[in-house]
Amino acid sequence: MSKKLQDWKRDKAAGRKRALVTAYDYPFAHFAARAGLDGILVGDSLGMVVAGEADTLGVSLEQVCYHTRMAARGAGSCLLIADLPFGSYEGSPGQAWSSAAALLRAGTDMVKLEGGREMAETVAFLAQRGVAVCGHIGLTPQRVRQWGGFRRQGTDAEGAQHLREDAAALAAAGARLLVIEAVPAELGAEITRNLAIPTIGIGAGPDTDAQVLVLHDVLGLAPGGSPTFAHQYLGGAGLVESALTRYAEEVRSGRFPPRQER
Ligand SMILES: Nc1nc(=O)c2c([nH]1)NC[C@@H]1CN(c3ccc(C(=O)N[C@@H](CCC(=O)O)C(=O)O)cc3)CN21
Ligand SMILES: CC(C)C(=O)C(=O)O
Ligand SMILES: [Mg+2]
Repeated sequence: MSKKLQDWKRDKAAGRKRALVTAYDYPFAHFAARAGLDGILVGDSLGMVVAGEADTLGVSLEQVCYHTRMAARGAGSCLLIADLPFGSYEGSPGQAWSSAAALLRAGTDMVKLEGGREMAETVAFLAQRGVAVCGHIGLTPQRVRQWGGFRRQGTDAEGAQHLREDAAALAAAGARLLVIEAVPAELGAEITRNLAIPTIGIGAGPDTDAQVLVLHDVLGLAPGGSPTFAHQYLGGAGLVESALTRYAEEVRSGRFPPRQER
């Protein structure tokens, strides 16, 4: 991988943090790369923000491969990470290997999987065979039904200690990056400080080495709403709705297409 991940750690120490965003297709991967994002995640959040489902459990490996192929065509030299979806890796290291291979063939640089110490053996299996793995701890949406909702994690002493140990186990197993989702800022900072690999936070405070947000939250295009930690940088829904309203109005009133144009 040309994308030197250890620089992320060193540069954060010098005050420069990395910015990633999710993208699920060619045009948005293209715009993210053009905007100079440091990485693009083909997240299984696509099941929610693209497919309109209530959680990420319905997303298949084939679907993530399809979106990864689309995003890869637009991502240029941007680091591309693809989520291993629910049910594609938890069964055994061998299952994770064949699913990771499918995502790598689809064009990703790196695969991401959810879980802590219980996934360390699988992370080591992949890493030893040359697959770059990103871990994901804290609020892991594939376990939403176990928790009965998208709940912040690491909010008590026991939960926080569990997450510290999970982070250490994943790094020791050979994970190259770690997503920390929806935990207290102090815990995000502490795990980042104590870990040799770069961390990517989402709802984990300002002190992780990098940040990631879901594209549709950034652009204001999430019809189902966004988590409170997300910031909207574009009023996308209003812009799209008003453009489409104007187009339909011009067709109905006869202003589009004009007579003289083809
Ligand atoms: N549009 C969107 N943005 C995301 O960031 C996102 C998704 N969808 N889908 C998959 C997961 C689910 N995510 C979530 C969803 C909610 C919270 C959350 O903190 N919700 C409430 C608090 C709920 C609670 O603590 O009980 C909040 O305050 O926003 C966090 C991550 C992050 N991911
Ligand atoms: C929210 C990020 C980390 C993710 O896993 C996704 O978009 O699926
Ligand atoms: Mg995900």
